[in-house]
Amino acid sequence: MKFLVVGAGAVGGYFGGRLAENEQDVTFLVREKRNRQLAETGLIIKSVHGDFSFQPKTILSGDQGAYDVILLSTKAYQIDQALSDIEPYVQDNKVIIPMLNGMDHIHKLKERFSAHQVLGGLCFIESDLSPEGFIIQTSQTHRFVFGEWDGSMPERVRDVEHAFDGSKSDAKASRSIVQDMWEKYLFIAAMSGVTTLFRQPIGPIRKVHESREFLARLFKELESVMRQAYAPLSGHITEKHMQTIDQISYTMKSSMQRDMEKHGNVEADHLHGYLYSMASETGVSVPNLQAVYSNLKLYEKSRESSF
Ligand SMILES: NC(=O)C1=CN([C@@H]2O[C@H](COP(=O)(O)OP(=O)(O)OC[C@H]3O[C@@H](n4cnc5c(N)ncnc54)[C@H](OP(=O)(O)O)[C@@H]3O)[C@@H](O)[C@H]2O)C=CC1
Ligand SMILES: CC(C)(CO)C(=O)C(=O)O
Repeated sequence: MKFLVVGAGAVGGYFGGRLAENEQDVTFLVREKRNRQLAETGLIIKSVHGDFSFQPKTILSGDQGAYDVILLSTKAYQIDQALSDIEPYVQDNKVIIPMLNGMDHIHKLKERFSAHQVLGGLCFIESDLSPEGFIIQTSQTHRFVFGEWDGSMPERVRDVEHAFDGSKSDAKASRSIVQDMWEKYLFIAAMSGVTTLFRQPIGPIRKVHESREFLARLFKELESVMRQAYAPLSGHITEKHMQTIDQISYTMKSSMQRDMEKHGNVEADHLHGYLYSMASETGVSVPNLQAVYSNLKLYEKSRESSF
């Protein structure tokens, strides 16, 4: 099975690297700068689960190649270009598995390619790209979940799962990927929302009564928005997510927060803006989401030189 990983960043570099370490046939679709960096240093993973470095196979947009599975791991604000770039590699029976946070990209993928080719996917990992281009993975969880929208388990899904068998990552095919994705979306919208608003890792936020209450209210609010739109969330999901918040490491940050600390672009519209629009459409009152989203929009403005 031949994998094409689109983007060799924090997520794609990690899971693609773990696949390559597991002796799978992996190629990375990258852009010029990352290609030069990888040629110089190789792909270097520094992880609590063990370091790994190797010289990856790479292609640039327009190069020839044929692949069975495309793992899409760009940021949401990079997706339009990425979808154009992968078009030549998406032949009839090929599978695309997105790893991004959120849901909005799924509409784009299904509009662009045949719905049958697009699987659901998500990951739970704390991973960063250092200035030198190293993949730095810092927490115990390194889970990649993917599956068919109808919950079936055909060979193409089992084959992907088998490719990860024995790898240093926790990759699972799911029979409930729609629910899994919405639940992850709920988690990350709240987690990235509070960590960017309060500029703290999760530990201090959950410890201080007021910020903890804010987080719990934000979860409830987002849960209501999603339920109004018939998102298939399990019962007591806010309570379950609050338990996870209490279990994760004190120092854990969201990827959006790390991007903000680097003064980089953030997925504000993709994650929080999308839910904000859903709230407006369904009439759910979202004062806490409004605070989170305003903070992100203000941050985005502050990046403009004219502001
Ligand atoms: N990092 C994390 O801990 C987690 C992230 N996520 C989600 O995963 C997604 C990816 O995030 P993350 O890996 O952190 O982001 P990164 O910025 O680290 O990686 C994205 C990579 O995609 C590359 N890229 C963008 N467009 C293209 C293109 N057209 N062709 C080839 N390469 C391209 C970028 O390369 P270039 O240098 O050329 O721009 C970059 O290396 C996001 O939706 C994020 O929310 C989910 C869970 C955890
Ligand atoms: C939930 C978390 C924090 C880890 O997977 C994440 O998705 C992110 O940082 O983007």
